Amino acid sequence: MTHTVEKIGGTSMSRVNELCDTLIIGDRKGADLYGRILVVSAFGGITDLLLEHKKSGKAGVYAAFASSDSDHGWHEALDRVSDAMVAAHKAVLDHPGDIERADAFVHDRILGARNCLIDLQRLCTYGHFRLSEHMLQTRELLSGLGEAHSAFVTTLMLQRAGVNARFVDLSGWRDEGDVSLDERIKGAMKDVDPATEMPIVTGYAQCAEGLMREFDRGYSEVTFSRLASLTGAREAIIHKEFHLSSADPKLVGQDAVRKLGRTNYDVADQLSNLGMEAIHPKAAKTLRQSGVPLRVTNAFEPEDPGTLIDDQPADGPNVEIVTGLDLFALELFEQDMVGAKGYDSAVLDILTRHNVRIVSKVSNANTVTHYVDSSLKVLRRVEKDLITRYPSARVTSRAISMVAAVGRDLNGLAVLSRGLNALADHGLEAIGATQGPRPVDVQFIVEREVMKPAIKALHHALIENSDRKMLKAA
Ligand SMILES: Nc1ncnc2c1ncn2[C@@H]1O[C@H](COP(=O)(O)OP(=O)(O)O)[C@@H](O)[C@H]1O
Ligand SMILES: N[C@@H](CC(=O)OP(=O)(O)O)C(=O)O
Repeated sequence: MTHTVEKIGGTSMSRVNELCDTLIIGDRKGADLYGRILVVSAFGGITDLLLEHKKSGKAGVYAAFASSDSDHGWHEALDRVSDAMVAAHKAVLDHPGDIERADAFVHDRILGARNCLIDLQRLCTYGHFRLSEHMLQTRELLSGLGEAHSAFVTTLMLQRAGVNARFVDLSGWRDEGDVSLDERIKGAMKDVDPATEMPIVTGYAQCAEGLMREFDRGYSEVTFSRLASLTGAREAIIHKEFHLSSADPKLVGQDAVRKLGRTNYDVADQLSNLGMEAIHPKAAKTLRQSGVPLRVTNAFEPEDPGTLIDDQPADGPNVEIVTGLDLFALELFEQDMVGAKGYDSAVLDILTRHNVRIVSKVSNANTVTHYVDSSLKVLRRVEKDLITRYPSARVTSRAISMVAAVGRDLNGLAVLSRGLNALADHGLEAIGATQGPRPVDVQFIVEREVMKPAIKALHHALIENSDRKMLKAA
C-alpha cells in the first residue's frame, strides 16, 4: 500500500493544534500513523505580510523593499512578520520548550533574511548591481520563510505528541545547489521513509526555475502536486477550512450551501480562474497527467470523504458553484475600430507586458473590454500605453465584480435567463452577462457593492431552488 500526499492550507494551519487531535493523529496508533506525507502552507496571513496581501494588494516586506530607495519601511514590515509568526506558533504550541525552539527558529530566519536584504541593498549602491535584477530572488527568499516556519512548528508539535515527524525543508535556506523543482523534491525525499516517519514538507520549494516566477501565489499546491506525482501517491488530498461548497459558507451560510460530492478538473480550472483556488491550475494539470486522484476535504471533519475531483463528466446538468470576485473592466473604445483588425492583440500585448491577469473579455464593433484582476496602479500604466498606441481611443478602467455560476454540465438549465431574473427579483442590476457556447460557466457583471447579494440571489435561485425535473417539463 502506498502513501497519500496531503496539503494543509494556511487558514487551517492556523488551527493545526486542533488538526493534531483529529486529522493527523486522531485515534491512530503505531504503523497506522504513517503512510502520509504532509505539505504545509504558511500560517494564515503570513505570506500576505511577507509579500503583499493576496486580495487587497497591501504591501508586505517584498513590496516595501521593492519600493524603498533609502527609507527603511521594509524593516518594520519584517518586524511585523516576526511578531505574527511568534503569535501564530504560540497559538498552536503548548510546551514551553517547543515555543522556545520555535521562537529561536523565527529569530534565526528573520535575522538571516534581514541581513541578506541589507547586504543586497548595500551591494546595489555600486553602479554595477541593480536591485531590480534581484527582485525575483528576493521574493523567493521571503516566501520560503513562511512555510519553513509552519513546517518546523508542526514537526515540533507532532514530535511532542509522540509521532515520528520529520521536518523536510525545501526552502533552500543557506543551500548552495542550483536544482530543478523535481531534483529539489527528490533530493529531500530520498532517504525519507513515509512508512515509518511522517514527513512535514514545506509548501514552498526553492528551485532553479523559480516557484514564484512560474506559479506565484498558491504555489504550495504546485509543490504538493509535484510531490504526489513524483512519489507515486495513491491519492492527493487538499485539506481546507470548509468542505468545497456550492458557495462560500461564510457568505451564504453554512446551512444554505451544499457540499460538492464530486466534480472535475474543468470546473476546478474555472474556479481557479475566478480566484477561488479550489486548486492551482498548474497543480491540477500535474495530477491529471500523472493519474493521481485528487480529493478536497474539510480538515475539521476528517471522517467525511469530501469532494473527489477527476476528469469524469457529470451524471446530468447542474449548477455546482456560485462564486464571485472583484475585477476591473478595462475598456478600449475607438470609433475607427469597426472593420479594422489588430486592436485585440495590441491590448493583449500591453496586458501581457504589465503581467495583468485576464479573467474574461467581451467585444463589439468598436469596443474591446477585458475583465482583469489587477490593481488600479498597474492599470493606469496599461491605460497610458494604450493611449500612446491609440491616441484617439477612449480608455477607461471601471471597478466591477464578476459573479459566476459554474458546473460540469449546464446544458438546458437556462442559467443565463434564470440568473438575470433572480437578480431582477432581488432588485439587483447586471451591467453585463456572458455565456460561452461550451456550457460550463455563466458570468454576471455587477457593481462592486452588489457582488455579495448577487451571489446569495443566484445561489438561492440556481442551487437551493433548483428543480431540474420542473425545468425539463417546461
Ligand atoms: N465554495 C467554497 N467552498 C468552501 N470555501 C469557500 C468557498 N468559497 C470561498 N470559500 C472560502 O475560502 C476560504 C479559504 O479556504 P481555504 O482553502 O481553507 O484557505 P487556504 O487557502 O488558506 O487553505 C474559506 O474561509 C471560505 O470562506
Ligand atoms: N502561502 C502561500 C502558498 C499557498 O499556497 O498558500 P494557501 O495554501 O494558504 O493558499 C500563498 O499564500 O500564496
